[in-house]
Amino acid sequence: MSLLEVVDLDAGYGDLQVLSGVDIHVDDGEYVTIVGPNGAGKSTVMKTIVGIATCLGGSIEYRGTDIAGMAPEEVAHERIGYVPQSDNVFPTLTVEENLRLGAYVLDEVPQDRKREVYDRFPALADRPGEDAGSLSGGQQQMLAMGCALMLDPDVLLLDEPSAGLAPDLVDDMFDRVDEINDAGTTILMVEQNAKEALRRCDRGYVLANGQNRYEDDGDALLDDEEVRREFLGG
Ligand SMILES: Nc1ncnc2c1ncn2[C@@H]1O[C@H](COP(=O)(O)OP(=O)(O)OP(=O)(O)O)[C@@H](O)[C@H]1O
Repeated sequence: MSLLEVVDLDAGYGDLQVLSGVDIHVDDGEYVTIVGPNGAGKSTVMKTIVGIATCLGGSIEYRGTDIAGMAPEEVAHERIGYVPQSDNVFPTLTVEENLRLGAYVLDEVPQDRKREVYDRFPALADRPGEDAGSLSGGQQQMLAMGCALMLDPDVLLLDEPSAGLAPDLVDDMFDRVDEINDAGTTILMVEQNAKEALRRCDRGYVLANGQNRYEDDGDALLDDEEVRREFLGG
């Protein structure tokens, strides 16, 4: 059984249907990426899993339990971590306050988790009292990941973690994702930086027009001539 299994998913926003019959599965420990053109519905897949977009049909099973339609805080209770593409930190709150809010569904802030986040991201440990808004783009992205890691998630959903980062920081961000996966956290990531994401992941999906187009190992998708021509710029 997969850790996360999305089957025949129809979803959207209110009455607007964006996804039609999407199938995605993620096994325990895997690193899976979703690529595709702008507006394909990649972010909507993530938002539906975490209860922000509307599930209109199909199922989303996590460890065998149907979580489709659950409220975001219930999904967080299931230890599914989510890092949105933008506005993913509270800019006027400090680094420390942001991390505490990352654990908002827990009764207490887990101090050992906080130490692990600071160990993983020393740039955050150096400035716990600084406002998140004063951090660089790369540091804000680390903080957003740190907030999601405060729940000790089994799976981390990352929506375009390289978006808006200076080119020299993009590799570092991908290295961080590799490290988090190597430490045992399952990853489902949406990325515009499709070639690099497919190079790094175990398996990938190409979505277009709200539907599955291709699914294979990351390297196989990179080598597929049709995928390259249609979606990876040749
Ligand atoms: N909150 C919303 N309300 C209504 N429509 C939305 C909303 N968010 C996204 N959409 C629409 O849903 C469609 C899919 O958007 P989505 O963000 O999932 O695509 P994407 O593949 O992640 O694209 P991008 O790479 O540009 O982020 C688009 O037509 C978009 O305009």
